[in-house]
Amino acid sequence: MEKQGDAMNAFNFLTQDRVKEPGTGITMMLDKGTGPKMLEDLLEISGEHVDLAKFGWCTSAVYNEEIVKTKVESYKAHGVVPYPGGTLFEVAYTQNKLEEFLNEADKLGFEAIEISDGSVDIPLEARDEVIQNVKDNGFMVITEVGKKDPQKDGEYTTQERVELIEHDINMGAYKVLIEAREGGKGIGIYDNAGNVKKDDVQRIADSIDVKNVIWEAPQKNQQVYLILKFGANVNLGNIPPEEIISLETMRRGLRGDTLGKVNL
Ligand SMILES: C=C(OP(=O)(O)O)C(=O)O
Ligand SMILES: O=S([O-])[O-]
Repeated sequence: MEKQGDAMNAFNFLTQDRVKEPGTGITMMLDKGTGPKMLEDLLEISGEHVDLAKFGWCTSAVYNEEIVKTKVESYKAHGVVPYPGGTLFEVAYTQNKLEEFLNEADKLGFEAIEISDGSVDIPLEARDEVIQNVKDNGFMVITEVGKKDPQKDGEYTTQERVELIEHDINMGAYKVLIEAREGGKGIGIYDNAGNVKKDDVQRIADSIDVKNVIWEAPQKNQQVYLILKFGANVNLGNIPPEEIISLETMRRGLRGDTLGKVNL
């Protein structure tokens, strides 16, 4: 899953590569229905900076399966691991069709699955069974902690979030996403305006190894905060496709917000 360097980049005498340890510096892109040609174009310029791509919520279920397959192949050809959104898993779980869902995901070429309970309730025991089942079927497991509804999400204490993150990692999740939705407002570590709740971030960082999480951070101020706090190789998710290059510049200290403030 490690990405190629960029020896042939323009102006490369002015910049430094980002050196990443395995499992760090992850950028997860949120794909809301990018067309296959647009995606090829996008990956040509920014694929080397993307590690994971989430086909957001149930978007992969409302267009032709051949297009899904083509896009999955494009991602994989660029060293990106694509996976269907957690909400689609939740739909399958609620309909009691997990086996069919995994078979279809496999047929389409997906090699990772997100397990979340953003819109439905899944008891811990059932969550564990699902994680085990998905792993046994040969998929990489990415889990998510948080609810889609800000009021429900607000019922979580930071301690409960931390415990669930640790629990999922112990169950064999590759990474745990900290929910922020596409908007990044009023959920998890963000207030209603999208500002970072710094004390909550600190409490999470004090309790777990932050390499185990991917902070969903769709907004620029959120990306900047997390880069300055945790460094260039903080794991970030829900990055809009058109913001991948911009994020890479911020990670490398090549934009005013982080210039001279990150170590590579
Ligand atoms: C985009 C999201 O939803 P889903 O996992 O359903 O794709 C998210 O959780 O941030
Ligand atoms: O549906 S979303 O924005 O997680």
